[in-house]
Amino acid sequence: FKVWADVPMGPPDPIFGITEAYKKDGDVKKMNLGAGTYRDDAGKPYVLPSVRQAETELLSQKLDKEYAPITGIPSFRVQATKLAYGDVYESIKDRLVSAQSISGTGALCIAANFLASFYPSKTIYVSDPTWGNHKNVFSRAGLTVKSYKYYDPATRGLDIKGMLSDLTSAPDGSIILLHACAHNPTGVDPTKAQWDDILKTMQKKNHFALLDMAYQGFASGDFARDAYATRLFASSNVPMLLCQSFAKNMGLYGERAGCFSILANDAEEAARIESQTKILIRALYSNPPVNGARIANHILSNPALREQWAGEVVGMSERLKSMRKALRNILEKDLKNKHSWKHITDQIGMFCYTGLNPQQVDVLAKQYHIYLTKNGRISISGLNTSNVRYFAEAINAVTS
Ligand SMILES: Cc1[nH+]cc(COP(=O)(O)O)c(CN[C@@H](CCC(=O)O)C(=O)O)c1O
Repeated sequence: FKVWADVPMGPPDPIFGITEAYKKDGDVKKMNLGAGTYRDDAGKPYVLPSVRQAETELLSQKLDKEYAPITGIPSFRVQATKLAYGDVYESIKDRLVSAQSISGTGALCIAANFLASFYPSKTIYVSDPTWGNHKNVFSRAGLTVKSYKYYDPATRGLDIKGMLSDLTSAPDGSIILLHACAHNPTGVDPTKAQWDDILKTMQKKNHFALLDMAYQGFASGDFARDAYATRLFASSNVPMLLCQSFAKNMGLYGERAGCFSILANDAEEAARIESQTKILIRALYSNPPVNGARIANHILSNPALREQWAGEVVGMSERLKSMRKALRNILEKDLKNKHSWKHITDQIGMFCYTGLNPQQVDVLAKQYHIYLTKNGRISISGLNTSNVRYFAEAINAVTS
């Protein structure tokens, strides 16, 4: 039959496609600096001991396999939103609608579809650059995706003036995507003072804040520090919603545990919003998987296990910071590379926006078997004490 004759071949995913190319490479020195997934110093995936402990304890409870509610496991939603909103939670909980989501992407998908159905503007402004999948999720839900200035190639830092001017020139009441912490792909985060300025512009323009917080705790090691923007916006009564992921800070990548939450003006409005969120989720996938959310809830609601988890998150964050320092030191002190690499340690979280251009990225892949995305982003977690020098030497070779 001819029914699929016109289906075109799509391009490989810009991020997951890198891992596919890496896996095909047989060279022993190969390095995967593509996907933002944590690796330990041996370059291996890291299942947090607190997660293993939670799994063991959950197994002994012999839980059933019944459907979760459409909006997910209630205690997970409470624990996840308490982690995000912290000391603001008590003052907003009666008008906060939350739904367990299929990780961060699933929360973004609920957000995009809810906004496309109910929010007056159908245009979302995302940072330039932003995570490769944001545009896919938002445009597939029917939103028009535009961008605001964010990254300044000259300083390899934040173009705050450009960002505020673009937010100001966007039509009033536009949807603005904001990375709450650990910006992807640049690793460049606003300072607290800059967040205060961003908030003022958002209030002046009556913009809607879509906060994507996929790395809480993972960026600085401090959950409150990384949730500064989330808690600032939630306590300033700016119309907002939040997308959370436990993929990175709990290592629950494949368990798909996340949370969508949106602020209403009062409990009555929250009830209406929740009813529409349930109708939307029911049509998307009916109800979420229970395993990942059970693990996350178990950790968050057991003080000793939560404490252990917090320590493990600091450990991951510290290892990435030490790799940033090592890479910069080797480039500047050992190899005396003529460029400045200060941005490697100024940037924060999973990624570093190196400034390497697509041609240099190509040479790294073809000649050095080092894989990173075309935009020069590296996942710092792909670096470890045994390969960081090799990577620095390769950067030195292509930038000298
Ligand atoms: C900003 C951001 N938001 C949402 C997500 C979604 O994560 P999840 O909870 O798994 O749905 C990711 C993961 N992005 C890294 C992981 C691989 C991916 O692209 O997905 C990445 O950019 O490498 C983000 O970086």
